[in-house]
Amino acid sequence: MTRLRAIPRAHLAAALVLVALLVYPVVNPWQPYPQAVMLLGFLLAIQASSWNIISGYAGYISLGHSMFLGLGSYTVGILALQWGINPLWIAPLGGVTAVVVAMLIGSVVLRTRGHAFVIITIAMLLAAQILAINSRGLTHGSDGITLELPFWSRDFQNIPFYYLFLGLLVLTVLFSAWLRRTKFGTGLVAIREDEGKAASIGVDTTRFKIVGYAASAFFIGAAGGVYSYYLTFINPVGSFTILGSVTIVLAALAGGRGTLYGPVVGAFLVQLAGEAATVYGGGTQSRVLLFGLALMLVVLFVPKGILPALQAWWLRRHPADVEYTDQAGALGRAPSTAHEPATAHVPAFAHEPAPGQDPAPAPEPAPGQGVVTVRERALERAEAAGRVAPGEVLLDVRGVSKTFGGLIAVDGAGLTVRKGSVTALIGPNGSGKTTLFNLVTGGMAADAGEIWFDGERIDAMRPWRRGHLGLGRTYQVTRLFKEMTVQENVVAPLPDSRWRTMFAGAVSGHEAARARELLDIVGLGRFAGQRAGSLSYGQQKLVELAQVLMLRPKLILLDEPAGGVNPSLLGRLTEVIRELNRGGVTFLVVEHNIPLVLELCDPVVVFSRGRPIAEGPPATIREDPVVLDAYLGDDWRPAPDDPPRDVTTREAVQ
Ligand SMILES: Nc1ncnc2c1ncn2[C@@H]1O[C@H](COP(=O)(O)OP(=O)(O)OP(=O)(O)O)[C@@H](O)[C@H]1O
Repeated sequence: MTRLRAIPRAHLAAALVLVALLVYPVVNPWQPYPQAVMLLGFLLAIQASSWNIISGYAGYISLGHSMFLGLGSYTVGILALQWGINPLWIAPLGGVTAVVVAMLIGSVVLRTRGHAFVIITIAMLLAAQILAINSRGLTHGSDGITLELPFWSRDFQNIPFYYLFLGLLVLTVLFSAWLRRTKFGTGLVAIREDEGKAASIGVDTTRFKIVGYAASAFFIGAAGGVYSYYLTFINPVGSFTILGSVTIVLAALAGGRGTLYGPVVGAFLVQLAGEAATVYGGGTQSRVLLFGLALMLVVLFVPKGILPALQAWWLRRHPADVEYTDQAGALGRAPSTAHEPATAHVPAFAHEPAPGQDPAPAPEPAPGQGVVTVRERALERAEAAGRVAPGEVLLDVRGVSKTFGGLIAVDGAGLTVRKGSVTALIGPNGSGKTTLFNLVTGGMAADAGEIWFDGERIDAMRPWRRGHLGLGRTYQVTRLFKEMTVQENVVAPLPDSRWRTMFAGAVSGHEAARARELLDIVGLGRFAGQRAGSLSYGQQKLVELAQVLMLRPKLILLDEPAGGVNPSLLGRLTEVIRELNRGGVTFLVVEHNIPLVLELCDPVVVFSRGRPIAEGPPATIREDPVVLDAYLGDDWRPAPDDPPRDVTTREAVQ
């Protein structure tokens, strides 16, 4: 019973429906018409569920997916005629053809993004039709191909097809569910949500899209093979119809694009509505009208689809408790309304309050002992820095430039980051720091110069290859995949390009366990099951740090980690950075919070007008007249007759 309770309600409902569908022809064996309606519903569900892989998960809308049904039908029909065998025995070959064609088309088309893909999929469907009409030797042109009749009795003719399509549908849904639970599945969703970000966390977006497109074609092609035998006739116009593709899209959109069962539910609704329109509305014309109207209503009133709308309605009435793991790894229950993690708080700075506590007044300094000032801390760190032997160069940026139109954002800049350091990159707004980050991680291509990382030249590498080498980054404005859960966000990065890693489990298994560990490190384990978009901005910054750690990075580029983060979360963030640095991770930090920079970083590089103007330990930099003029300003200029500024670190980070 406990095991039964652990199974999600949707899976239980699906299992019950499956049992009913399996029993239906047994109790109603002599009703060919409803059986035909049902089996065509299964066929549409196979197509919608497959389409969902590339268009629902990965967000690349295909308007020509019925092409794979036609390809499967023709492959199996032609081969069955030539080899003189029953089409059913070779139906999987329809799937193989669909996969091969999808990979060939995909490897060209999927290098584009967005609308171009949509248009090309329609063009491909029409091209396939023209090809079928004109390849008379193979396809018999517009006359079509006639196949032998089924070898079983006409009395129960539909029943074998009913079970064949139902079996294929079950396989399609199981395949789709498995795919979504792998890192490949999270990678596809990452591409849908933010393709540039996905590439920066090691997702080889080109390969993912091509494999996703091929995966979305196989079961449609195989079903096409069975369909050719069901119809016993294949012709170009019927096999490559745009209405078929539109029906697939409508079914998936109506049920819920990107969900597991939505496309299946949508397919049955569309199939039944279409059948009703044909019977009561006078034929195909009314079907087209109905589909057009339904598409409009879906887009207007349930843009996410019927199942997600029902789920949202249910959740509003039955808010669920969430599982959490605290920093010590203890499991517990927490109400879903809780917003602050109840993890052991590690204060990063003296006098910092724990979450939920009122800020305690700073303790009075002991007689003869002043409040620790930023200056003193900076000097302490500068002294300490002198004692630490500099590591070898990990990142070497040589004479790199980037212009946007007439604007020179990065101007022949050079920069080195040594292994084991927490290097700061500071400078005025618009001085080119983020652009330099983009050039290093591959979000943008440099106009000139070279970038070397850990002994390899990387400036011509794709972003995911740089990620696989151990180069990770976070963003000035967080770029989490907001529709994914927190755990999925952390599990999504790929540290290498092996197929084994790509198809590792994202929900269970060692990758998922590692993601949980990383979430615990940043103190957000209890939020693992929540939608990332529901977290606070500071929490999202911490999740983004955990996400980048999944890459097992050697160097992390942090773009304004303190921006918009409250002091208690900032304390945790800096503590995590220090801890990771002690564990061997190197950091390059862009930050405007100067006290934090002086606390955390050494050396400090100062950028102005797209190039470095000073570099050195924090104590030197903060007194460098060039830096004071270009960036820090008079507030930081030491005046001989001024008393020292009593800025405590806590004040500073606020
Ligand atoms: N994609 C882009 N297209 C056009 N101009 C850009 C683009 N990205 C950056 N710039 C320009 O390049 C210059 C450097 O911008 P960048 O964001 O690198 O500065 P920054 O030092 O990171 O600034 P901040 O500290 O405010 O984040 C700015 O003038 C900016 O407007």
